[in-house]
Amino acid sequence: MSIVFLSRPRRYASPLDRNGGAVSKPPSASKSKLKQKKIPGLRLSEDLRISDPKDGNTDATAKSDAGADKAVEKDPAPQEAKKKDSAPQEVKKKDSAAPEIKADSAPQEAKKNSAPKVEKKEPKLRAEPYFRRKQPQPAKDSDQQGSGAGVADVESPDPKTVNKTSDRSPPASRSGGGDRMGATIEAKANEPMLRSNSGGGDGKGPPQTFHKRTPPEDFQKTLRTSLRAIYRNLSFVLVLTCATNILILAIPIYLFQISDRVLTSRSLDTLIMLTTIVAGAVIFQSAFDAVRRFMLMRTAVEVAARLGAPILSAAAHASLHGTGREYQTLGDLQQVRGFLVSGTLISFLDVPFAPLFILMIFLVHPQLGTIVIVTALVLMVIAFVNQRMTAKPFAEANKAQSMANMHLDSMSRNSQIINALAMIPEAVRIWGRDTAQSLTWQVRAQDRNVIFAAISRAVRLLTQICILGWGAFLALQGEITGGMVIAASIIAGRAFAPIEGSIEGWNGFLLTRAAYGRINQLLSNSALQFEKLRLPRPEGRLDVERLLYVPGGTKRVVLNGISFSLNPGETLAIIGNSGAGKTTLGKTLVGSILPTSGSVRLDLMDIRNWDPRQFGESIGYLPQDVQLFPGTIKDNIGRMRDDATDEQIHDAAVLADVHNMIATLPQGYETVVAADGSPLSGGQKQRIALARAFFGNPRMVVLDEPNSNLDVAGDKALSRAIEQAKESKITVVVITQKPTLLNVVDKIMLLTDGRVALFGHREQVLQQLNAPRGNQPGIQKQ
Ligand SMILES: Nc1ncnc2c1ncn2[C@@H]1O[C@H](COP(=O)(O)OP(=O)(O)OP(=O)(O)O)[C@@H](O)[C@H]1O
Repeated sequence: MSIVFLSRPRRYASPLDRNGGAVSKPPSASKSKLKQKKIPGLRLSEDLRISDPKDGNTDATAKSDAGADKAVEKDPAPQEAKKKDSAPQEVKKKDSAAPEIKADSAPQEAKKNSAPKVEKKEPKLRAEPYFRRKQPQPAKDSDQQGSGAGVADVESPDPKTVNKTSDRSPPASRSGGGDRMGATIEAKANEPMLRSNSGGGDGKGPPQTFHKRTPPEDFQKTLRTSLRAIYRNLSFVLVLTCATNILILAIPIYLFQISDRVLTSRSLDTLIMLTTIVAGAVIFQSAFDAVRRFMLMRTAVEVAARLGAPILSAAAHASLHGTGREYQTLGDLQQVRGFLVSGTLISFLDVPFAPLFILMIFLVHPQLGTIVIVTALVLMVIAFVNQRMTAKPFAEANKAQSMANMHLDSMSRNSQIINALAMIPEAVRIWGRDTAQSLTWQVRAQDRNVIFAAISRAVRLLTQICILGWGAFLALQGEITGGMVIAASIIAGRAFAPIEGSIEGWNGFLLTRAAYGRINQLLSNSALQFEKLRLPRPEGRLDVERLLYVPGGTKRVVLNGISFSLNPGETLAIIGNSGAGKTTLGKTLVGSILPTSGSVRLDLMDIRNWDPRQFGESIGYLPQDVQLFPGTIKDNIGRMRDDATDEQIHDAAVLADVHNMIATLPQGYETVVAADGSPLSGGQKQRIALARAFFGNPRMVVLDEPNSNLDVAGDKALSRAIEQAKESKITVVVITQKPTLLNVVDKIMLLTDGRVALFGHREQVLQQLNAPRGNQPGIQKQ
């Protein structure tokens, strides 16, 4: 049996983005292609290396592209040229303009003719981002996309798209209707910001041509499917259980027949026939029993494989607004899985056949049947009392155990601090306290459980003795035969076994039921499951309206009526004293906390209504407390995505101005970062995280104190990165306590006690801040 963990389906900006519309390519193929690309490490072609913004050498670019040459020549300032080097918009425009297409403003016909040439030059496309940066694309190109044949081939901003489209589409089809339409949509969906007008909803932005519904994240459906799989398998197991329980009667019937028929008739033939039949029955019974256990084991594995990924996704999402215990729902899945393979479930399945056995004893003699029924009732009472007596201690044991696990988790994350401050005894004591408490409750619960299990076992054995004794008495009275007595005793034992097994496993059943309840609750309540409209790529317009944030369970107003707007490409610095609410505001902007009231809108759409995956891909976030994932630097910059291309990773590093820093590391982009961030320094970690924020050409980036660990050089690199982002029309919000960044932003907001004290253009706010009682026009005061 092959086990496949069903992860959330990867969503691209649109299937059209990657596949070129109607001409689709199996994802596996594209993935393997990407893998191939990544194996040797981050590959920079000669062109890429030459045109690194730091070395300022544009020769290679000039050799490769006359159009780019012109752009460089026209460029008055070398610094400007460097900036353009890193601008993702122009990367994309150039990407679409293959080397053969020298005049961007050439008529559409020229572009049609050039489409086949793109295919010929395909190997060069990896190097094209740099050419593109040298050659700004006139805005009218984008306006022509809708009518131009093969427009996506020459204008698609995504190098991969160009590659793939040209890979798969013959020239004729690329200039034809259906494909062209798909390609045009693709180009528009990914169209970079060329105009700095306002957001998509005001009619001034580029035409937004499609709305595409993505399949919903229906976790409940996954749960239902898993339940159906369980029920389907269990119904088959039930059939096998039925056969097993019937075949199990073979032995008592055999004993009865031998004692009452063979021994009296002295018939050897009967003995051989009976023995053969019962041997066959026993073999079949054993085989059926084994098959049902196999099936239960596979059912458990299937459930774990089906639900693992949805539970982890839902837990990760819910943990934002929860207690952090949501991840323990994965432990609940283990509980459910364990129960499915436990003997308790087998006992539960066997219990319905107990009445059949009791009926057979009744048929032997009603008095023996009555003894068995009374015993079964006594066993049920014992089970009920046992459950009542052990429920609380087991619950307390689990609670303490999960606390101990939390401490353990925290210890593993803070191992450096614990070692440095010699806190190991304290950490062990705290963990030990909870563990000891859990063990104490467990011992208490298990003591009671063992006592009740012993009582029920004694009752069962006594009942069997009782049946033998009373049966012998009835035999003496001549009411039944000796064979019947032995058969009744064996059947009684079979009837009690599942009842006893159920009693012993009752607590496990309760725990499993509670665990399933938590899984059900998590998956049912997960916001991820609701269908979201997949919107066109945002431009980066940000509108914040009357934002109020009062953390749950407190009355403290952390953010109070904050409103402001930023146009695409504008940069804002949020300043203020410690505790003013800057970080909280940054978190609300990226949706990692939800405001109590008010709204944050990206391109006029409330961020709660964005498809979470699309929103995440459209923004970048550098938190105050930088954490990197265990993996290489390129994995971290590429947000751990399998489909992150080398170009995207390199572009992000260049945009964040960290490429040169990475180049100084012995393993460069392949440097492996541990969970604690080593071997990187604090500042290096921060700069890698900055590149991660800029990965994928986001439209809005929030940087929370991005220079808190940076030296002067790092500070300058950060300022350059923000300027490059501004040129790329990326809306940047930077939270800072240092004045150095204020020189590169457009606007400044001063937060005081969760309120906007000042908001306006940089010079005006700076004047206001410097003037003791200034009251400059244009500054918003709240
Ligand atoms: N979940 C929460 N529960 C209670 N109080 C909170 C919560 N989140 C934030 N606060 C409070 O809100 C205030 C603002 O916190 P925030 O982290 O946004 O400040 P800041 O301006 O970023 O400060 P700093 O510059 O020191 O990082 C703080 O007083 C903090 O205690």
